[in-house]
Amino acid sequence: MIQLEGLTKRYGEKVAVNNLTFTVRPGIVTGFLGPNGAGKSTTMRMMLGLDRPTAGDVRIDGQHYDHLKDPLKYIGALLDAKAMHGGRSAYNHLLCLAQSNGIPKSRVAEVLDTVGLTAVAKKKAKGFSLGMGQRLGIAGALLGDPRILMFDEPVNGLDPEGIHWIRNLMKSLAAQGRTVFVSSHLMSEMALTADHLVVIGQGRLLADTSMADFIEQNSRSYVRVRTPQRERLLDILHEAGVTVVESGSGALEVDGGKAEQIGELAAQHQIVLHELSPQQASLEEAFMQLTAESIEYHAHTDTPQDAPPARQQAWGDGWNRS
Ligand SMILES: Nc1ncnc2c1ncn2[C@@H]1O[C@H](COP(=O)(O)OP(=O)(O)OP(=O)(O)O)[C@@H](O)[C@H]1O
Repeated sequence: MIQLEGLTKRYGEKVAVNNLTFTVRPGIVTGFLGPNGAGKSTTMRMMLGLDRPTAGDVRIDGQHYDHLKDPLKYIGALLDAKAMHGGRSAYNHLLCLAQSNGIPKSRVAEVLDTVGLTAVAKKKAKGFSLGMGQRLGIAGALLGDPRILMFDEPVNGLDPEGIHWIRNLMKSLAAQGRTVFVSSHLMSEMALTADHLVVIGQGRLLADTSMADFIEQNSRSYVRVRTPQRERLLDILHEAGVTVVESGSGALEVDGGKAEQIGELAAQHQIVLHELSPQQASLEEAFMQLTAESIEYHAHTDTPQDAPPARQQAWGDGWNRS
């Protein structure tokens, strides 16, 4: 378990992490989300004792990182896959880590096998591809067989096979009862991996919720309808007690409606339909809406279709329930 209490980090005037309080629990994958510059890496560095908090506290199974004896046996982390001695072989890199942390030599071959690097164990890490480097970083995190694992953007730059592998690895580690904490700026990736979500923006906590609640509250389903007899269809749907929203593009949106019911009503009244399509709002859109206010580095673009949709004021209601 990882517990944060009022965790804060200032760099001069800049408040990188602002009064964060949340708990990362065992047995599940917790996704740590936020746009670029939100403070995810700074928070993770403080969890690992690599940065000192300006205020507040973070504890690993009840203890400060600095007080852990052989910390790799408590918590394993992948922060920056490139931060290793490239001149050493994969085997020797892991052997040095094991020896300096009181971990038996036999674990080196075991973790190399787990991450699929046994065949290249004697090769120098500087010749590794990005994906092989990520696997080696993960091998280092697994070395001490820790109860807590932390991964900072582990799928960055990986091919689909690598992404699939990391996703399954995180799920299986959580299924073994471990605490798994993984940062990302991609909601779509987290939706496939995480059971719980912690979202931050400009260092502040925006949401701490189960993925199931997030999906239930944000995957609004509706039916989009286009017709040249708009007014007539509106009257008929109104009479049938169906709630309709007019979308900006001239289409009608029927919340929670069934396409069959609308199609049959239209047919009974001989109304021509040009479109009758069930829709699902994406979680990526919901995430963008939640963090829109807190994005630090906006891209300037002339393409308004890139902006998140303006409707959906209901998004965000009921969040922050852990
Ligand atoms: N050593 C530092 N000195 C000054 N400012 C810093 C330092 N480290 C981070 N920051 C600032 O703190 C904020 C949070 O940065 P951080 O790297 O933690 O965000 P992040 O959520 O991990 O972003 P990304 O997804 O881009 O990696 C940013 O505005 C960053 O510029």
